[in-house]
Amino acid sequence: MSVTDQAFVTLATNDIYCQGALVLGQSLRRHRLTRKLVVLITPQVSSLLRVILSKVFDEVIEVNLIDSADYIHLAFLKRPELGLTLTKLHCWTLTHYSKCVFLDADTLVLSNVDELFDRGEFSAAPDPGWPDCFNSGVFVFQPSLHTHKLLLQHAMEHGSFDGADQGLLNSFFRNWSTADIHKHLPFIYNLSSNTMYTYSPAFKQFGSSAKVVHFLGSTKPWNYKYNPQSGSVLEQGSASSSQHQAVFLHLWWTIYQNNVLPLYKSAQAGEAHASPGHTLCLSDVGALCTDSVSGVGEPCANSAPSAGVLCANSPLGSNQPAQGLPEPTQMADETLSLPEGRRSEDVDLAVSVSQISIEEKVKELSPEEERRKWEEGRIDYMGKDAFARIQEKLDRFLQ
Ligand SMILES: O=c1ccn([C@@H]2O[C@H](COP(=O)(O)OP(=O)(O)O[C@H]3O[C@H](CO)[C@@H](O)[C@H](O)[C@H]3O)[C@@H](O)[C@H]2O)c(=O)[nH]1
Ligand SMILES: [Mn+2]
Repeated sequence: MSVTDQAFVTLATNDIYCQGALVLGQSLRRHRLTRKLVVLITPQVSSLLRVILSKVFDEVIEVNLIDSADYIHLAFLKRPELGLTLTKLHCWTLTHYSKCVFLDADTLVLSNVDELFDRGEFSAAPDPGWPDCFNSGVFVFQPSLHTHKLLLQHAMEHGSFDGADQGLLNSFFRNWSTADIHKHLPFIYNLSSNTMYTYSPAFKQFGSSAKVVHFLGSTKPWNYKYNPQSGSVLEQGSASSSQHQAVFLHLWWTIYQNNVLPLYKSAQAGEAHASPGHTLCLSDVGALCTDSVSGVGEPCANSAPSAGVLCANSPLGSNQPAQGLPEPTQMADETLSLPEGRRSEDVDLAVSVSQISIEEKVKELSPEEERRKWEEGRIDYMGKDAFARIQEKLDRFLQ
């Protein structure tokens, strides 16, 4: 059954966030998608990315604050620093839908979440940092120009206490935490990948029912590097990930590799080459670099791939030769499937994951020792078998 007047909506204001939007869109498509998929973009998004987005999303809608209706334009001029915030609020203008679920571009859907459409405006999950506030990475809303106008007015009059949409939305929907428990989405609909481990017993108890993972914070999945041959996610600079996060990072990259990269291939036939033993990275990519998000194809300083490192090079059509994108067709049939109904109550993700990646197996560790090491963050998921093990475990877990 498909419902054409309801939609999942995301936002990408540049080509980097488009990578996240594409993975999110494909993750939604893997789970019996019954609603429309919409992505809001801004003029900075390159034409190639628009083509690719249109393969995944039913609607790619450009939002240009400058050209918007007078009341938006004025609001924007008065408070230019709220620009990005006002962009997210633009989802309320999608009045050809009766109800929508907004998902940040840094979220990943793990199972069908149609039940979110049973909730009313404004439903969201608690923010892990301040649970009396909601996190604005996943929310149910009802498009309305009237609400949109009120939100903008609110932004003008009160600003945003965090300078962004989450503060603004929390002060606008200020009775969220007390008025109606049905508007509190369970945390499993917005599981913050980097904070979930702060309450590990709860994660062990409930983590396997996670439905939406949110890579909240400054380090996004695309800030890591990825080795498509071994399937390892490599940490970048100061980036470090918890063990649970590592599993979801692998999922993100698996979807990116299997379901997003092939779209580049068909959009830009002939520019992709297999390059064994290399590593994929997005942040090093010239045209995908945050420094050159305007899509002019200008490589950023660190875009020259060093030996042995593969970057998803110049997907925006810069003059740089493509440097070893993996052969997408080789990957296409290796999709990691997340079948519905995979969540068996007695499977403990934490335990499964703790057995996945064992640091230098110099001596046999007892399960408790392994668990402790793992909980202390001493894991080696970069080891050559790590991904194979994770995949195996995930497959078993997801049966
Ligand atoms: O340059 C940018 C930055 C953000 N976004 C979009 O805006 C969303 C929010 O930004 P994000 O980087 O995901 O913020 P978070 O790390 O998730 O931080 C928190 O704080 C943000 C600002 O209040 C809220 O929007 C988030 O929902 C909340 O989780 C992204 O997912 C994208 O959809 C862009 O398109 N381009
Ligand atoms: Mn986010």
